[in-house]
Amino acid sequence: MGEVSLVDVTKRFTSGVGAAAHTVFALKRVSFTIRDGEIAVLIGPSGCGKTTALRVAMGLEQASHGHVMVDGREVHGCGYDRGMVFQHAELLPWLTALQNVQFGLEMKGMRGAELHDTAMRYLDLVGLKDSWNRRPYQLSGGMRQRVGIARALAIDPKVLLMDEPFGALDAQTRESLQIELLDIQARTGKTILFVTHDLDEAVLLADRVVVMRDGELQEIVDVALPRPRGDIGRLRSSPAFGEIRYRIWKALHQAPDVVH
Ligand SMILES: Nc1ncnc2c1ncn2[C@@H]1O[C@H](COP(=O)(O)OP(=O)(O)OP(=O)(O)O)[C@@H](O)[C@H]1O
Repeated sequence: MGEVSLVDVTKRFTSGVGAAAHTVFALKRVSFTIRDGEIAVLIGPSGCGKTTALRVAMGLEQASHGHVMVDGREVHGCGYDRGMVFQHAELLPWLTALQNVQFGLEMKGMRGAELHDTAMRYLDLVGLKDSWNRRPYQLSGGMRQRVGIARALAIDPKVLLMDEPFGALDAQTRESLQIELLDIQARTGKTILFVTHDLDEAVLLADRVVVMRDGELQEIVDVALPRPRGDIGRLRSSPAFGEIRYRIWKALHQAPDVVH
């Protein structure tokens, strides 16, 4: 199982100091459930609360009100049931690709041959078996993201939380990683919550798209496209793809009171 829910989550931050201090509501009473084995994409304008929602789900931020459930159990703080992939892989620069993947496993108590073999298996899954001995500066941006994905998957979380993981990559690398992510998800069955600004990426990856605006959940759009997604060039130019893309675009652009 790997179902994650935000239940009536509000997140307040205090910004500024002294007389200029004010309260920012990054999330306002947000509730949604990501079902076991689905890819849900969180989309919305800059500052609408996407990263905050992900960080609250991960346990890196505590909700000011409301709570997070994983498989029906309320969770507090981080746990091995959730793994996170960041926009910039955030690898430890003095460690090799293999050692970066091993790092989380060691924290979990794994040692010896099992540690080595598990980390190698996940490097293989992301196509980096032959680059196990390279340090981050010897890897391309796409390869670094692959190591980040391998590191998060290796701890075998129920839920993978991905914060604009392909946002800093060139178009071609981004597309190959999108295809790889679909393939990895098909093979592992992981539940994925993925943040992006990119409408095409959202439609391509998602089973459902959660549209946010100004800290609030605006609409959830079903992406009724077949899985596996197949020839993505053809899919992108299909009327069904365009129709779903347009629905999400409308949800992003309409005033809150006229959406539904
Ligand atoms: N630690 C913090 N302290 C104060 N305010 C914060 C903090 N983190 C986020 N915010 C504010 O909360 C709001 C939501 O921020 P968040 O980063 O979640 O948005 P986002 O949708 O992910 O934006 P982007 O797409 O630009 O990454 C913004 O107004 C932001 O300035």
